[in-house]
Amino acid sequence: MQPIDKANALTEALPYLQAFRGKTFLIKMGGSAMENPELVAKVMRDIVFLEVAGINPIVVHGGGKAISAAMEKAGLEAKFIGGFRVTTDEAIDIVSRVLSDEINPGIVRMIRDFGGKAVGIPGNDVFLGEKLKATDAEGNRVDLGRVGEVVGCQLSQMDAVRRAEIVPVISPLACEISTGKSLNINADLAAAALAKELRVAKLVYLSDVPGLLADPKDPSTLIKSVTRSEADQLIADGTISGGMIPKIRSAVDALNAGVRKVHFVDGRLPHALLLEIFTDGGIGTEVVR
Ligand SMILES: Nc1ncnc2c1ncn2[C@@H]1O[C@H](COP(=O)(O)OP(=O)(O)O)[C@@H](O)[C@H]1O
Ligand SMILES: CC(=O)N[C@@H](CCC(=O)OP(=O)(O)O)C(=O)O
Repeated sequence: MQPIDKANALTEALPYLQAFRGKTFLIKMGGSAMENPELVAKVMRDIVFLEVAGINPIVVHGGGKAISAAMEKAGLEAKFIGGFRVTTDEAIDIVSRVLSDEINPGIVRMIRDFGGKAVGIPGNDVFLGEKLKATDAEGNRVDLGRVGEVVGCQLSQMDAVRRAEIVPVISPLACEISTGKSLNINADLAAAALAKELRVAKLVYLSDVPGLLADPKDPSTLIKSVTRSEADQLIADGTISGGMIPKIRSAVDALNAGVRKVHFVDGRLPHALLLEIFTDGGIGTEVVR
């Protein structure tokens, strides 16, 4: 790369830097993109870059794969219904431990290692939840155990952190209103709930695929841009399945509530976040109104 190319890359970013200064971006870091700590560290360095560029990043993380591994180690079977983990009383202790003691502090440490300021906030201090009323494919009620949905957000602790220009790093747990106990929340839904509450400028989902794919088995079939109605159609025709369903549903939900734009980006690709935000072409999928 010639020095002039480096300068060109910086000037291409200029209008985006101008437009996004002072805006809040919610970044959901999926567990599927967190298997390699070196790649996670690269994402965290990009988040420090955003912070230095005057953007206010908030991180909500998942950890599905690490939770499943910890459950297996404890002799418990990881079971999902409709994309949600069946979470028994035994399992919620493992979910809480993995999220609060391993993944959350790990992300905070990485941001700090790059000179950024971050603080971990347990989701229970931010999200108020109720047990999720779930149904199976036949429409019968199923008991998912300690799985919740977000019905409100408590922002005081997070606002204090944000006022101090520190990046909040939040786990996908909620405090059950009726009991005060922990509920396990799908991290995509937790991220969207907070993005809606804060009306953020961008909600970015980092996962283990290049973006939304027309053929989920073929990474070259990236859909660069999709509208809300096209997304509904892709769910109906089966193009979108599994873990992509809560992502796209919550993306549409967030757009409906006033979030400007939602992005799906490959969290394993170095600098995917910066390329999506600061270049004209972008790199993943954008979901627009
Ligand atoms: N149309 C699609 N495009 C991209 N990914 C899809 C699609 N349909 C299903 N998926 C699946 O969704 C997965 C991402 O969801 P998930 O595993 O829950 O990730 P995360 O941990 O990031 O939330 C991908 O690995 C892929 O297998
Ligand atoms: C209820 C429910 O399913 N909760 C999720 C929370 C973590 C999560 O969503 O992690 P990813 O973003 O990596 O998928 C779980 O237990 O796996």
